Order: sequence, then C-alpha cells, then structure tokens
Amino acid sequence: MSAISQNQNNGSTALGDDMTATPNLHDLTEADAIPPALLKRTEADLSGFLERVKPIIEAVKNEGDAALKRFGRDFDKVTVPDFSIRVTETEFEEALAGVSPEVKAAIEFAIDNIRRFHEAQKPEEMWLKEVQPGAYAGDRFLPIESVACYVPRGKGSFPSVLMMTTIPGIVAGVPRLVVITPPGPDGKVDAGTLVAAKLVGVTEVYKCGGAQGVAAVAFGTETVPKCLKIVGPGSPWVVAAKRLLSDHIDPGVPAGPSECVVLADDSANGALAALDLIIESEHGPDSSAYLVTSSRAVAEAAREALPRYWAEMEEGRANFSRTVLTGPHGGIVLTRDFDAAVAFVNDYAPEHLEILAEEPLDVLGKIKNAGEILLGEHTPVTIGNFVLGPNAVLPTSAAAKTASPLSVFDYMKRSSVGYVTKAGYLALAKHAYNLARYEGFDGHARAVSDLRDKVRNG
Ligand SMILES: NC(=O)c1ccc[n+]([C@@H]2O[C@H](COP(=O)([O-])OP(=O)(O)OC[C@H]3O[C@@H](n4cnc5c(N)ncnc54)[C@H](O)[C@@H]3O)[C@@H](O)[C@H]2O)c1
Ligand SMILES: N[C@H](CO)Cc1c[nH]c[nH+]1
Ligand SMILES: [Zn+2]
Repeated sequence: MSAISQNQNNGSTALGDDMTATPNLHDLTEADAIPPALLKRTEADLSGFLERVKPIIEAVKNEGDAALKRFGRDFDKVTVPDFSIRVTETEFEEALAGVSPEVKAAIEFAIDNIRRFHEAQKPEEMWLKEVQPGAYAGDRFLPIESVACYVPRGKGSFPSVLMMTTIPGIVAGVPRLVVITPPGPDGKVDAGTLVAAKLVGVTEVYKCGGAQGVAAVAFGTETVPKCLKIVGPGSPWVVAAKRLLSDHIDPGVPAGPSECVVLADDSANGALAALDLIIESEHGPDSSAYLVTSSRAVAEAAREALPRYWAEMEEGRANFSRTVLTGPHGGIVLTRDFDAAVAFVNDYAPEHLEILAEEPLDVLGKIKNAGEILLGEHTPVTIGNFVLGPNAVLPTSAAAKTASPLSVFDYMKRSSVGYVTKAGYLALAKHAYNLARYEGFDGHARAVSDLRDKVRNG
C-alpha cells in the first residue's frame, strides 16, 4: 500500500498566508516504503540559483568592491548613498551602546558555553605512537591560515551564527578569522552580530553577503581579504556560490536552509511536539520540518495545536512555518511502529533531531544519521541553536549521512608525522623494498636498498 497524505490545502502559497491551510499528515502506517518525495529538501535543486549566481561571481572577480556595493544596493536594499565595506570601530561602539543588557548577557552566556564545548573538542597539537621498535608515527594539527565566517542576514539576524562560526576558529588558533555578512538597508551590520564579534574578539567584519560575499573571500577585493576557506550557513544563493567557487575556496560543511525532525513516541505530549516542530520551520519557506511518530494520538494533538500556535505568532514567522508544514517539505509523519519512525529519521538524516520519548537515551542508540541529537523535553532545538555549546551549524539536506557538525577540526588541518631511528630503520626498509619492487617503482626501491648506506657514508 502507498502512503496517504492528507491536507485540505489549495496548494500552499509561497507566502504561507492561507490561514485555512492545515498541517500535512502523511500516514505511512500501511505504506511499504517511505515515499521519496518526503525525503527531499529544497536544496536538492539548485539549478536556478547556480545560473543566476554565475554573473554575480564574475562581477565581483572583475570589479571587486564596486560590485559589492552595487549588489548591496540591489539585493540587500541598502538605501544610504555610500557605505564602508569594512565595519568601522565607531560602528562597533554604536552597536555595543545599542544592544540591551539582556541580549548582551545572553551573548556572553552563549559564548562561554560554546567556548567550553569547543575547547574540550580541540585535539592535542601532536601525538606520536611507536608502531615498531624505533619507528614513530602520528598526527600534528595546525590551524588553517585564513578562514571566512559567513553570517546570514535577511530572514533574520544571526549573532548566534557569528558565535558558532568564529569561536571554534578562535579555539583552533586561526591567525586570520574574518566575518562576512550582508548589510541592512542602513548600510550597517546587525548590531547583535557586531556585539558578538566584539565579545569574541573578531575585528574584521565585512558587509557583503550572498553570492557576492562568497566570491569576495574566494578572490579577494581591494578591501576584503582572499581566504583559504569559508564556513557558515546560508540561503541557496550562498550554497550555490560555494559550490561554483569550490576550486578557489574550501567550502566547508554543507549548511543550507535549516531543517529538523521531532521524533516522538507515544509517551510524548503532542502539543509540545508541535511547539518544537515550529522552531526550524519558521526560518523560511525553504526550510523543512517533520514530526515523526508512531502514535496517532500524538500526531492528532500536534496537528490540532499547530494552527492555534500560528494564530498566536508573529505573522511573518507564522507564514514561513505554515508554508513549510503545509507544503512539500514538512508536516506530520505517522508510522506503523516506532522502529519505522526511527528508520524514517535515519533515511532523512536531519540537520537537527529532537527526541521526545520516555527513554530518549535508549532511542539515541538507534539513531545513525543526524547532525545534532537533542534528548528529551527539556532540550528543545532552541536551546541547541543558541546557548548549549555544541555547534548549531550542521550538515543539511541529508549530508549528515557522511558529514559532521562544524567543529574545531574544520579550522585545522592535519599532517601525518613519521620518525624512524637508525635502530628501527632496517626492519621497515626490508618490507618497503619488497613492496616497491612489486609495484614496479625502481626509484622507490633503490632509496631503501643497500645503496642507501653507501650514499650516506659517501
Ligand atoms: N544550517 C545552519 O546552521 C543555519 C543557521 C542559520 C540559518 N540557516 C539558513 O540560512 C539561510 C539564511 O538565509 P537569509 O536569506 O536569511 O540570509 P543569507 O545571508 O544567507 O542570504 C541573503 C543574501 O542572499 C542574497 N540574495 C537574496 N536575494 C537575491 C537575489 N534575488 N539574487 C541574488 N542574490 C540574492 C543577497 O546577497 C542577500 O544578502 C536560511 O535558509 C536559514 O534557514 C542555516
Ligand atoms: N537553526 C539554525 C541552524 O540550523 C540556527 C539558528 C540561529 N538562529 C536561529 N536558529
Ligand atoms: Zn533555528
């Protein structure tokens, strides 16, 4: 039997402003397999963006700062006659004066936890193991010389992303860590983002976002430095530009539109599951969000609660959430049993996974693919997004099957280190010689033959 998807929507609007739209209910209780459409994200088809991003990249490559200012006016709706591309010290000070004490305290609290988490994650600078008597092998970690941190702005402002992208770089010891972010209509960077930059100690912040920002750090402009790597999430414009520029700059963890799955067993409170399902669905119409449960009672309680919550929410965010949960990338999935719910999660490989279950730790053991796994009803995605400490920049679009959250390791590279003593040499050389001969490498073999001692001794 195939899945039954219920909604009474007359095709959800991109604006999500059809107040009568009801959340999707995908009933898989009789289905033989998960319908592939349920596993898709908006990121799956970037073709439209890739084409439109190409001329933006070319313009930045050829015109540098002038193109950044033009695109700031075109795409970010900057209305002031001119603006500096680099944030000035005065702008930092204005931001510090303009942000409320509560927000500043929240930023400080978050910084503390995010720093502690990433310090714990940092590897030793070097380790060596004696693999054979007199033969040592290990790893050495060094920071990448320059990394650009992308902080989005448009459908929200993101001081939290500034903290998540810069703190692991600071802990890793990156010598040149810069931030790029779109300017607002006033030609300035979001104040909370600047306060977060100041408090973490990042001084280079540049006002360029979208594809033009990625191109700026890939090629360098008169003002923006060329960087070796870019990290941080963004809209499909950013994702498309990273993909096209991957020969020029390391594009890092693939992090596109936010997404989550709330996995609930029959002990869960459906209305609470609905509250948490809304979290990531309110990012934008391109997000994805599912409540996955084997309990019809939980599914129905959640489906009943969602329209009530939307009616209570700020209109723009409610519209985004409604668009997602009544559209092709979201809703409630009802499965035959809890194992089938877990199987859905593992196939879907969500960016964020929240587990609402009687024994969330038992469920953890069954999860194979998820960027972040948050356990129990006191760990909603909001806590992970902002203050808990683990990085909230996570692989999207099922990349969690192979990729990992942004971490200190993304700001470092590893070299293998080997050291063989005179006493250890012969035992290794004998086998290396035989393998070199087998593979047909004469030069390799000669370098570990008797010739070596003769050459060494002159
Ligand atoms: N995965 C994560 O960790 C994470 C965290 C936060 C946000 N996000 C996601 O990041 C995204 C943020 O998107 P956003 O829009 O708020 O900010 P953004 O900064 O990523 O994108 C805005 C930029 O897109 C460009 N743009 C917009 N319209 C354009 C057009 N018509 N032509 C060319 N360029 C255009 C502009 O340059 C603009 O500055 C969302 O999808 C959100 O879900 C992900
Ligand atoms: N959910 C985002 C990561 O997918 C992080 C975030 C920041 N602000 C709000 N949410
Ligand atoms: Zn979020």
